Amino acid sequence: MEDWDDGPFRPEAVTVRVPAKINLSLSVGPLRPDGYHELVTVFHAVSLYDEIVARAARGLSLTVEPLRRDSDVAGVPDDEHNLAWRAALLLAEYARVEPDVRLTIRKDIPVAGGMAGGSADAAAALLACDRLWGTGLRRDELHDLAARLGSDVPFALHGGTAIGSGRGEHITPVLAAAGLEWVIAVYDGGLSTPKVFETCDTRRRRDSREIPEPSVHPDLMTTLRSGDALRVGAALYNDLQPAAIELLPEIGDLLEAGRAAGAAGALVSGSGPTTVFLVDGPVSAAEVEEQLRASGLCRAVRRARGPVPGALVSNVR
Ligand SMILES: C[C@](O)(CO)[C@H](O)COP(=O)(O)OP(=O)(O)OC[C@H]1O[C@@H](n2ccc(N)nc2=O)[C@H](O)[C@@H]1O
Ligand SMILES: Nc1ncnc2c1ncn2[C@@H]1O[C@H](COP(=O)(O)OP(=O)(O)OP(=O)(O)O)[C@@H](O)[C@H]1O
Repeated sequence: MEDWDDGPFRPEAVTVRVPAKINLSLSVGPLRPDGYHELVTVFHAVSLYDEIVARAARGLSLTVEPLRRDSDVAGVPDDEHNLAWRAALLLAEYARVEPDVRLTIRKDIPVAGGMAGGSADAAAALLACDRLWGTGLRRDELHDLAARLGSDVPFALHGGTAIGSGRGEHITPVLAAAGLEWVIAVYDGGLSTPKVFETCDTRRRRDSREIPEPSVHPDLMTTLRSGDALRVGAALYNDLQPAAIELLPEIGDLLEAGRAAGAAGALVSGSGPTTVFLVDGPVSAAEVEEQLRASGLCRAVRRARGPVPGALVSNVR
């Protein structure tokens, strides 16, 4: 009889699909000595995706391309500054394997938009390389590596709706979060996350405001289970929103346009400048979408739903 067992199956290519996130609430506490802010956030993964393909190769290389015709990849590095490149290196070092992989990132998540696109790619690269190299890390090991790459990376692995605490890297799932429909206004340009946190601190100093311990408003947790868009919409909040609007006043105008069009909730996503609008069914979605396009203030308007799962292997060959 012929022996077909020539060792473990080593794939040629692994594809991972990974979603963007929005923050249904973002409560920012004081600046810590390590330069990060203590925060409590409710992360929510939405159906806007990047895709990463990891192919067997000699050495490490990376290319970035748009996933759709209207996806923008301007400013995304294709070298060691890319978070996905750093993720591959970190995994190789941890698992003591050679970092042999050709990474292709197909982007649709807005760049520097406050939707954690770079973090999503890092999470996807960890998962794809783990499968390609057969390193077989446990979930908790992947989570620890993710946290070393950035505050938003563990959530990109996790997905769904979850509370993030610490600097965002400690994840606690929120059970029974109902489905929500979103219209997303993609701004033409990005905002630097450190700059937005810094502006938030400056504003607080200027107002001599006491900085409370970060927390999740109990209303949000209750309304999330109800799935009632109007109630969830009223409970959305983001401590970074005033800072993002100070840096880019047009996003305040976009929020107004969406509210006037009947959105149940309107919010800057994370550090912005992407703005997200909670809608209550297809009629409301169409109206909000039309008004946002008509405002001429955004580069693209997209629809998405949440929660969706985190990074997942979608193809192996
Ligand atoms: C705004 C959010 O997207 C909300 O989820 C995150 O807090 C940002 O997460 P991220 O982009 O993964 O951030 P990191 O790459 O970890 O940090 C980038 C920079 O953002 C600032 N930063 C980030 C997270 C945090 N809790 N406090 C901070 O002050 C710091 O200046 C840090 O140097
Ligand atoms: N894979 C990547 N995709 C996008 N940007 C990347 C990537 N790797 C590194 N970067 C750099 O990081 C910067 C921020 O990009 P990113 O799209 O992650 O921002 P963001 O969505 O605002 O992040 P967050 O919501 O986590 O604060 C970019 O301007 C780019 O220079």
